[in-house]
Amino acid sequence: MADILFICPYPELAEIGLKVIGADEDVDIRVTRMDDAVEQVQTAERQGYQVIVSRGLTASKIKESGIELPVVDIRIGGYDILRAYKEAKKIGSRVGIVDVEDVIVGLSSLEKIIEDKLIKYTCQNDLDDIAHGIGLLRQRGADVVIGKIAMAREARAQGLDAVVITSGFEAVRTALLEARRVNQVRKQEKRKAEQLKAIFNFTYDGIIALDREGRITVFNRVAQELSGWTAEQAINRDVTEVIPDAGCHLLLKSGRPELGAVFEIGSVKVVGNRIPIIVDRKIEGVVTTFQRLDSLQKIESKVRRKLSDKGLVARHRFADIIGTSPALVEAVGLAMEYAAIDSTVLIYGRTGTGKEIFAQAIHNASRRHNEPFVAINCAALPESILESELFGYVEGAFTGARKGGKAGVFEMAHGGTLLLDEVGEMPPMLQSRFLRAIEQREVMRLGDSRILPINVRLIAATHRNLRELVAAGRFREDLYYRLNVLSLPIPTLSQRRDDILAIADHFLQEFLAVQHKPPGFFSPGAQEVLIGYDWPGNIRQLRNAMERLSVLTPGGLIHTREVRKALQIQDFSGGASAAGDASPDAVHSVNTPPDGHHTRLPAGDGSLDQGMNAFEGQLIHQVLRECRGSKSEAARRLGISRTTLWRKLQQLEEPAPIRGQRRPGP
Ligand SMILES: Nc1ncnc2c1ncn2[C@@H]1O[C@H](COP(=O)(O)OP(=O)(O)OP(=O)(O)O)[C@@H](O)[C@H]1O
Repeated sequence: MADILFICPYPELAEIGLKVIGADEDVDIRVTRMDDAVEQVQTAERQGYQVIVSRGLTASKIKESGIELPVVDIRIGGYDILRAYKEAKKIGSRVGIVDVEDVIVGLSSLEKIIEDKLIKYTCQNDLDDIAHGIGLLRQRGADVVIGKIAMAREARAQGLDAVVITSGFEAVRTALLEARRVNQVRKQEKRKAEQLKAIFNFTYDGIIALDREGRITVFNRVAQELSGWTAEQAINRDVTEVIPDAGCHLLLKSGRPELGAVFEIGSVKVVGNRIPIIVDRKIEGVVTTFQRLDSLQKIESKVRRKLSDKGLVARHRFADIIGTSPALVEAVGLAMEYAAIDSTVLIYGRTGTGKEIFAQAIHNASRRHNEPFVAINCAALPESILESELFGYVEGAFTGARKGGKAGVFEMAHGGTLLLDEVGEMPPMLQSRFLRAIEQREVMRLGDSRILPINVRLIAATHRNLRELVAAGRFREDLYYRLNVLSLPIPTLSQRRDDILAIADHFLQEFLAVQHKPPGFFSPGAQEVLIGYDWPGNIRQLRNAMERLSVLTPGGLIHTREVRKALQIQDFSGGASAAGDASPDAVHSVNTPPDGHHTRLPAGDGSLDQGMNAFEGQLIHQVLRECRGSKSEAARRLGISRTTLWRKLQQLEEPAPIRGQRRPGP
């Protein structure tokens, strides 16, 4: 099928056309003119023609009819006019010509060649003006007129002789060559447009492009789905009318690209990039690409779920928290209420009281339970490492940075919960950056310029009195208020002694079972030891003690001396505990020396070292108890720093090496 339709207003033109076309099959010829020609061309588009070629007033009429196809005009050349002039001179003496501006302007060089002055009139492309022009030529003495078909007809109608300027072989050939070139360019453009259309409409990104006036030129499928506007409605409209929040029109002034901008389309939150189109240093438009924030987050959370499989999950639930004491029940009740809301929680309590187990239980009971739970201990890492753990880094951010970079805990916890343990130990420099991240809900990896939106529920935990740290200028007040939205105090074990036996029993049976030993039962004396002990290391210490006990005992009935051994409480009387449970008071004699001033000598392997250690532990616990657990007060009375006291308490919690000691006889 031919791509070019050649509309010939007179039959002779068709004959020249046939000669020019020869054997080529890409041009169809029809002889028709003016309104008939327009009618035919209107169906030509549907018939698959790509370019129209015509001439004179007929070509003008076709162009004005509003068809989409390009129309190539056969231009009137100098030879065409010369030919008509020679004919006219055979008929008359004064030659006049009526035509459009560019033909008339082009006549001056011809007049020099023919050494004759033509009587000229520049007309509009309409019949009335042509008639008016012919009238003028007549008045000015023309007796023969040369012109296109419409002009010649009018001249004859007004009683003048006339010669039609016909198009010659060259003019037709040039026009058909031009038509073929236009056809080729159009096809290329169509191919490109189809390619772009496919990209625009099958990408998961939304795409909106603007021209330099801020009018929409591209509005793809995703943009249509999110906004509710069809492309037909949106295209050519001012973008602020269609998407008031998109902000892309602002780039027409600023010219600055914006990456990772969050805005709304319809009522949907999206994250996108806005890029100005700059041609020859001028802003010619803007392209905005975007994705739904929630679907981006879903993809990210899928990736993160894989990380969860690697351990970023909360194991514990409220059901795992053992205890029925009023203090614990109150704490659990409060935590359950907090689980139902999404605000930041500040958990405070002594070491080992169960702050992390509470944080995990809150996460698992919250709407984020299917998302990651990530915990980081702010006291365990030096400042520089803590910073990169919190925010992550990109490859090459610093010497030793891992290849491919690393996600920070904020990123890893995205969608879920982030527990910041020992938050009071966070260095001041990091506190500011951390505060910014949680206020703006976005982070930037070290060495990166990309902003990552984050959606994380924060739980902070501390054994410190943060208010004191604020007063001492070591913790930012604004961060303190930001974290202390919902506060959750966790009681120490000594504040809920009613729970000690239940928790001890739970852990003991668990450890015995692992060692394939029969269950154990505490004798009344052993129970008293457990209940009477101070537990400065709280449940963690109790758990460790039960682990030690599970090694010491074969199971079955557990006596006072085994419990005391597990607790590393030495019986300084040397023999009292050997009497087993006969003397439960032995416990009290350790924790509260009856005479208040004399201290028994520690037993053991007799070495000075072990004796000193045991004595030190005993003294520390006693002073701590007298100071009601206040470490600052105890450290002051013991004449050591808080840090030293802290370290010694940690050492006391660690399981003692179990030596091949002989069991005391019955
Ligand atoms: N009520 C409880 N019931 C059962 N186990 C508990 C309970 N509270 C704490 N635990 C267990 O005690 C151990 C210490 O608890 P956890 O780590 O939560 O304490 P913590 O207060 O976060 O300690 P730290 O301040 O030293 O980080 C864990 O093994 C935890 O599972």
